[in-house]
Amino acid sequence: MNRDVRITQVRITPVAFRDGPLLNAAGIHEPWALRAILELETSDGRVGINETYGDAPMLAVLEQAKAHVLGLSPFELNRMEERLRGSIRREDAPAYTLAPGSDPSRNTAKAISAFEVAMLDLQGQMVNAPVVDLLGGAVRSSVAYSAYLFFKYAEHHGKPYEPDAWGEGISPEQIVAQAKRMIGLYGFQSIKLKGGVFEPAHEVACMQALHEAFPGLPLRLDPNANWSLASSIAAAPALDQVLEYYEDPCPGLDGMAELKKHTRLPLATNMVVTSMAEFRANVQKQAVDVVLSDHHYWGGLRATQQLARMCELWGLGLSMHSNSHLGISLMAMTHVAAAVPNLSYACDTHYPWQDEDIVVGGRIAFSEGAVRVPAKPGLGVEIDRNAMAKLHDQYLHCGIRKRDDLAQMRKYDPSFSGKTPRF
Ligand SMILES: O=C([O-])[C@@H](O)[C@@H](O)[C@H](O)[C@@H](O)C(=O)[O-]
Ligand SMILES: [Mg+2]
Repeated sequence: MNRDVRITQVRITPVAFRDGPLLNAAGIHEPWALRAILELETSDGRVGINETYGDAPMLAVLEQAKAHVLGLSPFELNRMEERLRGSIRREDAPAYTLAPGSDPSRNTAKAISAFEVAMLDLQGQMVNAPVVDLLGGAVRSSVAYSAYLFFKYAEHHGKPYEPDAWGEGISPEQIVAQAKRMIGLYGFQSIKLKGGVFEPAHEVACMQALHEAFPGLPLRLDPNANWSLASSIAAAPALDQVLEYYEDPCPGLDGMAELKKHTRLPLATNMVVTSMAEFRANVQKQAVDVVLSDHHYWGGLRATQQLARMCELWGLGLSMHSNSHLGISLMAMTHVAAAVPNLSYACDTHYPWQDEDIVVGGRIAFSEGAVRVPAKPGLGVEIDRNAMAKLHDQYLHCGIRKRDDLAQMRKYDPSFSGKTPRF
């Protein structure tokens, strides 16, 4: 193997893909979701790839990072981290706050993650090994994901394209029908409902309907901190026999710590433990039991492994968070999830809501709700150039540069306040 290989070019291509009219605590998804596709070219003609956030502030961060990565060997991950830690500026406050993916305080971690995964893809190609082997090897041959349900409208405001096949998802019956369709298509063996949209009583009724329709299947509810502490405490007894974990019902670590005193349910989060500083605070306050990892903002695949060790050390459970994403991210999630022994829950993924992708073959396949860990070198996926050009063209024309679920919701309901917690 030639140890003198260097990164000679960095390409960043923003793409936009159709996304459903999915409701959440902030408002509603816009018709187009954004991602950035990263390509690192080497002196020996290889191309390492990755996918990350594609909003304008993140594109600016990636542009800043570029110069610091050029000239590195794909094996110099620590040097890359050191350089990026010393060079990424903070950006404006985010417009979208449900997840730290858009929080400027995570910019360095997000940039490190973006380049780390593409460099690992290159390493894998060079040593002829899948990324999971570079992380110590697989402890499972496939990675289980959960059916990620959303309350939703039947179509987008202004109908920018034909409505999707999922239909409306508001009533308990419609939510059960959505779960049946998703499980029928993908075989998932656990279910998550994105809540924080309607009165807690309605969301609890939906969970109970799911519990009756799928006896024995692990269920989760995630109101994204849109319930007050009092509402979260009041809803807990009805959810006691139904949920495997209660994800971010109320705001703040102190809120979650107080809630913990009133419920037997394990509490989970991707909102209040998003960095090692918050991890330490959580250990002190004994608030949250399960941390949802996400390599995109935790600083990469190796940082996710470190987080897993910390969870093991402190007796915390580990699960995995997701935003709207394409197949390259799904493969990166699958490699790291396969390398983490204590990943004790099925991972979240928005992938079933995406009907477009840029990977060769069109779609990543699920079997019984799980993705097989690829044995091919690197990430094990390649870019379909025509598909990427189409999604880049959609980016150029979609008019969205920063996710704004609140503004989108105001198109349906101009009086929508967006104030949280709303219930
Ligand atoms: O995309 C959404 O609507 C989700 O609410 C997402 O933004 C959250 O970050 C996420 O899925 C979560 O688990 O909190
Ligand atoms: Mg969540």
